Amino acid sequence: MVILAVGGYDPTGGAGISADIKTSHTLGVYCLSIITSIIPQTNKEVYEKYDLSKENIENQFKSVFEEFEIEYVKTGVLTSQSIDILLKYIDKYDLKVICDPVLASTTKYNFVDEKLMDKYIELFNKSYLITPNREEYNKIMEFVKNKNYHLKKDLYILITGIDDILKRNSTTINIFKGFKINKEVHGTGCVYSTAITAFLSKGYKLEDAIKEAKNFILSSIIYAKKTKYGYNSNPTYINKETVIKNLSYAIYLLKKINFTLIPEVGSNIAESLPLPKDFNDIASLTGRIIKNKLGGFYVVGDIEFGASEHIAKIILSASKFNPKIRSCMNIKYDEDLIKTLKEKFKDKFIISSFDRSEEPPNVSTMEWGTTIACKKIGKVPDIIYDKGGLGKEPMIRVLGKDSIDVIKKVEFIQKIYNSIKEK
Ligand SMILES: Cc1ncc(COP(=O)(O)OP(=O)(O)O)c(N)n1
Ligand SMILES: Cc1nc(C(=O)O)sc1CCOP(=O)(O)O
Repeated sequence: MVILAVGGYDPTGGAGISADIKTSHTLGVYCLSIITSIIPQTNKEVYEKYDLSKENIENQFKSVFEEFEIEYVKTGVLTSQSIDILLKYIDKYDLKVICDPVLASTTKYNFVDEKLMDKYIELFNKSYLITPNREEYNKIMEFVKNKNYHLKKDLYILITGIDDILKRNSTTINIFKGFKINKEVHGTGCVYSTAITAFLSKGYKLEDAIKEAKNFILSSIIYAKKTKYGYNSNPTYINKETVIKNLSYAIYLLKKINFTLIPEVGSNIAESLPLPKDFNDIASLTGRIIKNKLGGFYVVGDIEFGASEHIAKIILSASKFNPKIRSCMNIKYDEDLIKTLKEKFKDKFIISSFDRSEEPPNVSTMEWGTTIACKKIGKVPDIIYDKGGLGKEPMIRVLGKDSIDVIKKVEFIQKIYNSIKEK
């Protein structure tokens, strides 16, 4: 699959063509790119907008259309020259254009004046989809009304926000529910519209492309790159395939460890999709990891979504405190081990706990215990333990950003345990 991104260049990589290429590459789609303007900026301000010449933009178009077959084009920051050229190519190659109408930067630098708005309306009427945020949508509709322009009836309009509204011919077709994540990430709009374009190029129907891109953008916000003045988009795609591959490799690694910290109830390891809603967003073994009679262990079952209850509840609770924590594994409790980890490895492991004797009635122990352990220290720890209760085995739970991270922590903990027991 190939798509073409036409937009401005942001040297910090947060928005514009850089964000488009990162997004497309992350989704396995080859991204051609045409630069309209060079826009040095930070997350505090835009320094300038240097528009490339009509001749240079024409040669950029000529090169990519000479070298590739192109069906989908995503646009970011445009200029009059680039719109004029694009309009000719739309007709010549019957292009499907997804136009992200970037009227201004989040840092309030205007990219568009009235003359350019006229051009944008012409482009919208040759586009397949436009993806304005609510503010951009209102400005566009006010401009259209004031100038007595019209938008073609078959133009899809996705008004983006926490929830996104898909409209066509003034009719709402679908609403795509989202989450409010308190993090302003530079380039979010670029990444989202490019992700939609990439999924369309893979053959997804529009509404499925939007749904998939919405999940993708939430991951990209969670894993955004912290900068001095804010956050930059960091396109990250974690889907069911990613989770299953991680768990498979984690279990492969476990089998290379002399793993003996197996509780009587057995162990399980689980990993979730980003922002899991319920058990079905979390994969684990359908069985358990159980001791065998030779001092080793068996891995029982397959890896499936919806297979875990206890570990899944731990992940569901922990991810509310830190959405980057997507995996957990329970291992055997040992008092000397916890003591040693607390005293000698406090720089490596953050440890918290809960006390079953303090558990209120009618709660899920795993949800209540995980929440208590996280609230106690104001974050999600690497290890949550409890000393058990009536008929309840004491337990250590190891948490991490994914199941491979968890297994590496378990391997380290096992080595500490072995060193203690050898003494
Ligand atoms: C070169 C360039 N392209 C696009 C933008 C817009 O990015 P941002 O201001 O972060 O807005 P959203 O992408 O989040 O809508 C830019 N600043 N520079
Ligand atoms: C039985 C049990 N209790 C645990 C605890 O952390 O207290 S972990 C565990 C085993 C894993 O269970 P599942 O496969 O339902 O996730």
